[in-house]
Amino acid sequence: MYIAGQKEMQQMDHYTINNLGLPGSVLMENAGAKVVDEIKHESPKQSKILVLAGSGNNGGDGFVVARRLFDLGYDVLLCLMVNPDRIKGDAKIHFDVYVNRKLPLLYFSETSIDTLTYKIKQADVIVDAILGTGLHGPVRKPLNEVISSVNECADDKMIVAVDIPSGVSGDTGKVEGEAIKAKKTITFVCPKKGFFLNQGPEYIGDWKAVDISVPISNAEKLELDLPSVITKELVKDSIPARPANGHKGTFGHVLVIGGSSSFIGAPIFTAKAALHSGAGLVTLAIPESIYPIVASQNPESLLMPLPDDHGYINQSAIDRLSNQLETFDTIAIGPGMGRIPNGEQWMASFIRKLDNQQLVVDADALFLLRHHLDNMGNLKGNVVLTPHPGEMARLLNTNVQEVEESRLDIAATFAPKYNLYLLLKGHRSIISTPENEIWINPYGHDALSKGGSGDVLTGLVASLLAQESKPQNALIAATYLHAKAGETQAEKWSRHGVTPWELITGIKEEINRISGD
Ligand SMILES: NC(=O)C1=CN([C@@H]2O[C@H](COP(=O)(O)OP(=O)(O)OC[C@H]3O[C@@H](n4cnc5c(N)ncnc54)[C@H](O)[C@@H]3O)[C@@H](O)[C@H]2O)[C@@H](O)CC1
Ligand SMILES: Nc1ncnc2c1ncn2[C@@H]1O[C@H](COP(=O)(O)OP(=O)(O)O)[C@@H](O)[C@H]1O
Ligand SMILES: [K+]
Repeated sequence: MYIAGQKEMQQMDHYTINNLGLPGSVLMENAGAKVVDEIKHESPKQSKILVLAGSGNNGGDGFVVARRLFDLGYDVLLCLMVNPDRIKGDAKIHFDVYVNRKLPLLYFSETSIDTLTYKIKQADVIVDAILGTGLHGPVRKPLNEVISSVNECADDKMIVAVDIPSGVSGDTGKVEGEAIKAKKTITFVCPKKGFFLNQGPEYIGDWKAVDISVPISNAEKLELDLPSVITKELVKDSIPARPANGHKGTFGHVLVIGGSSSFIGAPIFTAKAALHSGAGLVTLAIPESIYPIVASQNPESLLMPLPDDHGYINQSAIDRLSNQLETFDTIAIGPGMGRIPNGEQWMASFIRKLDNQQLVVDADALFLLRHHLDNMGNLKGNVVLTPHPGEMARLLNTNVQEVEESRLDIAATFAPKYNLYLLLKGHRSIISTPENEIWINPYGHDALSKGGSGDVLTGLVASLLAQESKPQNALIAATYLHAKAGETQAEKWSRHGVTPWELITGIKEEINRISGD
C-alpha cells in the first residue's frame, strides 16, 4: 500500500477528476459515505454526533458525513467553523444540499466558544472535518481554540478524524500548534506520510485507508515515486520458503561478530534470534575472555573465540576470522562489540577480507565503519545498515533531532548514495534500498524500547538474508515480525515486561501465525 503526501494526493485526485472524468463532488460523496460506514459500525443508534467542518474540501466531506448520519437516524449536529461565503466548489455543492434539506446546523460565527464547548461535551462522537491535507502552518485562531476544547473533552468520546487529524501536516507529521488527537482516522485512498513521521503517530489513533474511487493505479500513471507501508500480505510473500527436504546448509550459515566484557548479552540475542527464525547454522564469534559465559548460555550455536585485549576483540582476530569467512552466507557485525581500540583500522581490514558474504552492520560497528561508507557499496555481497536515530546521526555527523525531523528524506538519500540497504530504526522504522524504494513499518510500540531489542532485530535480518530472502524482503519481514512480536508479547506480559527473550519467542509465534494464515 502506497503512502502519499499532500501534493501527490492532489495529483491523484485531479487526475481522477480531469482525466478519468469522475467529478470531485462524487469523490466527496464517496469519502463521506465511507466515513459513515466506519462510524455506524462502532456507534449505537442513540449516539450524539457532532461534526465539525471547515471551509475546504475536508469540510465538504464533513457535510456529507453529517447528512448521511442524519439519514441513518443519528442525533447529529453539524457545526460550520467558518463563514459560509468561504465555501466553494465541491464543498459548496454538498453544503447547499445540507442547507436545502434544513438539517441541524450551527454556525460557529454566530455562537461562542463556550456554547461550542458545551456541545462538544454533550457529544458521544466528534467528527473532525475541520482541516485536511490543505493545512498550511499552525492552525489559526479561533480553530486552534476549538481543537484544544475537543482534546480536553476527549477522554470518553470517539474522536474520528476525516482523512487526517486537523493540524497534523500530511507531508511531515509535524504539529506546529494545536491538532486533534484522534482515536480513529479514516483516510482516503492511502495513508499520508505524516501518519508515520514526527508527531503524526501520536495524533492519528488507529487508521484505516478507504477507497473513494480514486484508483491507486493513478500513482503509476503519474509516475509518482511513493513509499509503501508494510502490510501483513507483503510480509507473507517475504518469508523465505522452506523446502521439506532441506538440510541445515539449505537455510544458510550466519556469523555473528560481537560482544565485549561489558556487553555479553547482545551477540547472544542476535545469535538466538537468527536460530529461532530459521537459519540453518549460527556461529558466534566473541572475545575469548567471555567465551565460557557465552558458551554456557548458547549451546545451540557454534562458537569462535577470538583473541582479545581487555575484553575487546583485537587486531589479530582478523587473521582468525579471515581463514573461515568463506564458510558464511551472512555476517552480522556489531552487537555488543563496543568501540574496540583501533577499531576503525580493525574494520577497514575486516572489510578487505570479505568476498561475497552479505553483511548486516549494527551498533558500534556502524560507528567504526562511518569513514568507510564509500567502500561499502563496492562490496560483492549486499550490505545492510541498521542504525537507530543516534547511530544515524553519527553516520551523518549531525544530531538526533535533525535525523528525527527528516527521517524519510534521510533514508531516501542515504541508501542510493552509498549503494546499500538501510533500516533506519525507531517508532515507525524506514527501509530504503539502493534503487530508492522505501517502506515504512506502521507497527510496534514502546514494548520494544529495551536494551537488546535491536540485537534481536539484527539476528532476524541476518537469518532471513542467509535463507536467501532478497534484502528488501528480509528487511520488510524482519521489521514487521519484530514489531508485531513486541505488540503480541505486550498483550501477555504488559508493555513494561517484554524483554529480548519474549521478543524471540514472539517472532517465531508470529512466523507461525503468518505462515498458517
Ligand atoms: N476532490 C478532492 O480533491 C477531494 C478532496 N478530499 C478532501 O479534501 C481535503 C483537502 O482539501 P483542501 O485542499 O480544500 O484543504 P483543507 O480542507 O484541508 O483546508 C483548506 C482550508 O483550510 C484553510 N487553512 C489552511 N491552513 C490553515 C491553518 N493553519 N489555520 C486555519 N485555516 C487553515 C485554508 O485557508 C483553506 O480554506 C482532503 O484532506 C480530503 O479530506 C476528499 O473530499 C476527496 C476528494
Ligand atoms: N517506541 C517504539 N516504537 C516502535 N519501535 C520501537 C520503539 N522503541 C524501540 N523500538 C524498536 O526497537 C529496536 C531498538 O533497537 P536499538 O535502539 O538498536 O536497541 P539495542 O541497541 O538496545 O538493541 C528498534 O528496532 C526500534 O525500531
Ligand atoms: K480532518
